[in-house]
Amino acid sequence: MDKELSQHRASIDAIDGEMLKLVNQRAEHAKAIGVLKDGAVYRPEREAQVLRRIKEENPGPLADETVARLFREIMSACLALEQPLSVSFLGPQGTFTQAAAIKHFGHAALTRPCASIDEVFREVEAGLADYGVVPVENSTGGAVGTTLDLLLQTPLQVCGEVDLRVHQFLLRKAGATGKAEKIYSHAQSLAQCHEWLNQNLSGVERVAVVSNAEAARLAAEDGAAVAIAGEAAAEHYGLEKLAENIEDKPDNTTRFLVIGQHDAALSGRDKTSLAMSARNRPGAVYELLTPLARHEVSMTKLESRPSHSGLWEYVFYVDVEGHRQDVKVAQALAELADKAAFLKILGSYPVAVL
Ligand SMILES: C=C(O[C@@H]1C=C(C(=O)O)C=C[C@H]1O)C(=O)O
Repeated sequence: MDKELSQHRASIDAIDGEMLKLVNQRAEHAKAIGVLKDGAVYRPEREAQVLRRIKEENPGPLADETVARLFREIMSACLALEQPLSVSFLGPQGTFTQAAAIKHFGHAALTRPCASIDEVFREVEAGLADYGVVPVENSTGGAVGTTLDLLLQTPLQVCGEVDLRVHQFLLRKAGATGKAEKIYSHAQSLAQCHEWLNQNLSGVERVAVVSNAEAARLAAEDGAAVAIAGEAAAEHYGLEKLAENIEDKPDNTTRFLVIGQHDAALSGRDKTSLAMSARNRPGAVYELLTPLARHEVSMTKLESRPSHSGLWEYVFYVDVEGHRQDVKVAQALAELADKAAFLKILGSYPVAVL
């Protein structure tokens, strides 16, 4: 038994030695590529292809998701050798948006907390950060209006998407007792836990604040309050978990967008995000959708928002399968540009791999 154990450990040591050499060889190649490249060092389409291949070729026993996460971190470290990426996110520290930024870019990225979604856009527009990560929709709470509005105005492009399973926790300052007087959280999180709160904390005042992490910070200061936030915020502020996974829908997912100076090149499995509005005449909305149908381009999302330019006029946010350089998508977009009163291509990017 002891002998067998030490044999396995010897094998692990030998394998680790090999892996150490190989991972550094990989880093040398990434560094060399960095010198050869003109333009951005970060290539989302290439990263998506690497991760997809790892998942496809994974022989196990490790799960596909597990090996993809490991390679995500290896790539993140390799890229940091070329140049560490700075990524602005909707802060403060401990938000789901930060978790999404790290999921997408890995731990070697330098994450910069911003006080608002507007500030994330401004930091990236001003070149203070290379990329930004902002929430765009939640499976329970719906669209994030601020992000959709800002996408219309910004010169930035969408170059990636991140899906994150969101688990909510009821948190309180350690050792605090007595009836809670207030529940702090972001409006979206209050909406996601609405039923649970009605059943378990009905009558307690719900106070919407700028972020879940801010809610956690407030609860850390005030023992008479509780907060709804994620695990990262709980750990950051050292709060006690009174209840776990209190979201009403167990598959509660938030989708985030990555914004940067450019969108992504073709990866083979891509999406394109569009914003458009119809001319003000009968059948105009139908007309907007026919070019997509005619060129067999599938829609994965359709969202409408009142435009700020006129009463009862709407902007439609549409996600389609494929890259704007794919023939079918390019043809549909050319037709759309003719028909729509307004069309903005927000960006093409790889379908989320992780
Ligand atoms: C090495 C490259 O640069 C970066 C690092 C990558 C990697 O480590 O595999 C992949 C894409 C880029 O974000 C490259 O473009 O191939």
